[in-house]
Amino acid sequence: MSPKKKVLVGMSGGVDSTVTTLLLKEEGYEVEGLYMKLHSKPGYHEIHQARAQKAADFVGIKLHVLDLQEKFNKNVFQPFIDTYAEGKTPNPCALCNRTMKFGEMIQFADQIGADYLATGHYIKTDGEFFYQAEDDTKDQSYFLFYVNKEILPRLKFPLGERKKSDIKRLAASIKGLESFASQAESSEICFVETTYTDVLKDHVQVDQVGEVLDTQGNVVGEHKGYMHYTIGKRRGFTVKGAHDPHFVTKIIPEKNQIIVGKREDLACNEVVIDNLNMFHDEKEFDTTVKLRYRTKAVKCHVKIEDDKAHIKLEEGVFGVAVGQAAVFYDDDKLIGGGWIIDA
Ligand SMILES: Nc1ncnc2c1ncn2[C@@H]1O[C@H](COP(=O)(O)OP(=O)(O)OP(=O)(O)O)[C@@H](O)[C@H]1O
Repeated sequence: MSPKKKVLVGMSGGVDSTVTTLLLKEEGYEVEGLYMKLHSKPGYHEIHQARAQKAADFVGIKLHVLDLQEKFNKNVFQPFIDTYAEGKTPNPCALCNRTMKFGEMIQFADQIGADYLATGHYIKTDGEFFYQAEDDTKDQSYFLFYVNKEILPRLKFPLGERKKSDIKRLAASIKGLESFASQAESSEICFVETTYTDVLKDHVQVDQVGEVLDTQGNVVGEHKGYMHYTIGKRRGFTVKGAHDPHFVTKIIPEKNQIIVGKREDLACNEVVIDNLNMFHDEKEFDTTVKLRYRTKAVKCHVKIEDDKAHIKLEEGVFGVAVGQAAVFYDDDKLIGGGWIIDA
């Protein structure tokens, strides 16, 4: 009989990675777990590492622990702060997936001689491409567009074909795992407990009152500090004598100014992205693109030149923010993406 294939599972202490571990063990793999200490939120790791250990003990596998707080700070957290300070909107999860979850973790998989790396992400892969998850309310493919494509043949996502509600139900039905089923869902950005500005406040001057301009450049009001705003935001600033809602259309960090306009001023028809991560080699193609998480993909024409992709959208899209990811999909197949530098 050939020796069992070994899988390393990223274990966060949550229900998804716990069930992932269980499913792989049941499939007959030799499974080991890894808990990574990523951010430095006080008190966080004590709780989550203990939960990951409880899960590993239940399943009967070894749990490794790595302290990667310095690397996380350099690769994910500091860029998050810098991007807001530059008046842009960051996507820390996509950076974390490339550098930490599918960067550091695959290196660790090599160290322990694991054939595969698995996580509890809701996404599918055939080893060549990523595909949207079966459960479209949980699909996380948008955040994995920047993962190095060379490692795809070594990735396993047992939850990609399943529904979150079934995963919870399964955990709830297993004696010893009930508490995992009833844990609160983790927040969208793991190191943001309340608001992102609360996190920024410890590192940069967020609350600096500044001018609100209209699209002609006239000063029309006041705001609380440009980092409080993302493109498309419509509250938290004043516009003298305004009757209609106004939306942030541009952020000018060097002058601490924001420009506001009507909804139609927000419409964006062309986007430029750089730092591409493409899963096919075509340089010009028609496809669809998602310009932020939880929005529908819109039809577009793409031309890649000088390591940048120029995207012409078939319909105007509202609230496109520099710093966010643009991710291309052919139906449910993710074919690549990049980072928005102009919109
Ligand atoms: N600190 C960590 N150490 C190791 N792996 C992790 C860690 N955080 C997340 N992962 C892996 O990445 C997957 C997706 O992470 P995400 O933060 O989206 O988790 P989630 O949806 O809350 O899942 P879970 O229920 O497993 O916590 C997890 O299921 C897990 O496999």
